Amino acid sequence: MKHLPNSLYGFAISLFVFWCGTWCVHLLAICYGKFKLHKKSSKCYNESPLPAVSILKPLMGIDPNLEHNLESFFTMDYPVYELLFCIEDSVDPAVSTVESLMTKYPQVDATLYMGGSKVGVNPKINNMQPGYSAAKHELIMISDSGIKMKNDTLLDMVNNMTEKYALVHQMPFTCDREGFAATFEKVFFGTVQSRIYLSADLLGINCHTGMSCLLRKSVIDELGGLRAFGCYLAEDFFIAKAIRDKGWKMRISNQPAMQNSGICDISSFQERLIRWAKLRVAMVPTTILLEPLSECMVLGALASWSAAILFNWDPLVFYLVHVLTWFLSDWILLSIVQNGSLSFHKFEFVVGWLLREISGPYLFLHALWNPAIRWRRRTYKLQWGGIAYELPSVNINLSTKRLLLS
Ligand SMILES: CCCCCCCC/C=C\CCCCCCCC(=O)N[C@@H](CO)[C@H](O)/C=C/CCCCCCCCCCCCC
Ligand SMILES: O=c1ccn([C@@H]2O[C@H](COP(=O)(O)OP(=O)(O)O[C@H]3OC[C@@H](O)[C@H](O)[C@H]3O)[C@@H](O)[C@H]2O)c(=O)[nH]1
Repeated sequence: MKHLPNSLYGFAISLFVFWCGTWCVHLLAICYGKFKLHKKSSKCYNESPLPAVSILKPLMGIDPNLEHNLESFFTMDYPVYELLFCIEDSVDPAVSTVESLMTKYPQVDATLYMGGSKVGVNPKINNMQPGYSAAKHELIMISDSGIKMKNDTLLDMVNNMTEKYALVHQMPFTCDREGFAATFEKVFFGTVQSRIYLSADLLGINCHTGMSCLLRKSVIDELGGLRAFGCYLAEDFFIAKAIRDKGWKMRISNQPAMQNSGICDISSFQERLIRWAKLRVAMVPTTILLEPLSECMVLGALASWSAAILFNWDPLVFYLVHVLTWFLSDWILLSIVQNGSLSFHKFEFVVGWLLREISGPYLFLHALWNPAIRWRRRTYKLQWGGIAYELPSVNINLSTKRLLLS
């Protein structure tokens, strides 16, 4: 140890400190998850009138669960809300799904907006713009197509929107679905994603993923409306940033967002993770270093090396204990986020967890390698900072277009 150059010794110390910091993140996430998640929403309607909410549902294409998921918005236990369905393309098969639900529940205030409005590059913002302009209420909820609501999800979000808050978002999670791909998604959202999301929320770091969020319309209007974020693909991150820059607070709600898309396969999920990684790299370049470094397998190897240098500990034993403890800590966190029995066997968790941990660094490298971003039927590139521009797409005929929509 005496003969080591100072710089290498310093590097080993920094790695070891980072490793300790990562365990603090594990601990924070578990404690905060236990404290915050799944608390019952108890506000009684008679106490004070609940504010009305305009719910924006940007839709594109259908999947086997879409009707069931959308129906959960018609049957919520909440006094006053309106549903604003936004569909860009009038030949989209989602149109008939929405229309049949509107016929089935005539008592629910629901409107369908078609055609979108090109206010920027972000197709989700363009799609939602007509609905946003028509929204009647001060509280706006943006909810992606794959989200399923519980009876009291909206109540829970509204309860979290207290005086100083202008953004309440749901931590992404998944419904119980059949198959290994569903297990893999649940393992991802319930472990690595929950760990970062919970600790970021606790420490006041912007980690907003906009699949289900509640906003104050007056604040968004003051910032220039949704259209002001149309130049970004990651509108969620920039909406949260702008809200905080104005002095407002944001936080997660007690219930996680229950994603329940009927399309569930490993390769399209990994494509989605790669797309998200590309967004993060462009918006927060420090993640280029932080993300691979905070992966279990990578960090374990580096920390074993530094422990061997600093304390002369056996690197193999250190590595195995590190991986095993990480695994157990992830299991505990997943159980907290799930809040009930898991829909898969423990062995499936082991396989899903290993696949996630091994594929994580590879997917990240993949994202760095090819910066073009494919989102549904369009392709984009990002400038450093996050401003997006669309790449010209190849001409596709109508039948291919239908295929992409379905
Ligand atoms: C000492 C330990 C340090 C731990 C460092 C952790 C490094 C960060 C690793 C992974 C980041 C994962 C971010 C998870 C959520 C992202 C999902 C997502 O990409 N959503 C996008 C699409 O909807 C969205 O536009 C992005 C939103 C947020 C991006 C935030 C990036 C910065 C994250 C840094 C968080 C550090 C938290 C550390 C907690 C102590
Ligand atoms: O071209 C599009 C693409 C997507 N959308 C809508 O946008 C929502 C999210 O789309 P996807 O499910 O494909 O994408 P993700 O789940 O990855 O989105 C997530 O990451 C990117 C962020 O900008 C989003 O806010 C976040 O929800 C859906 O409701 C979808 O219907 C459009 O309206 N038009």
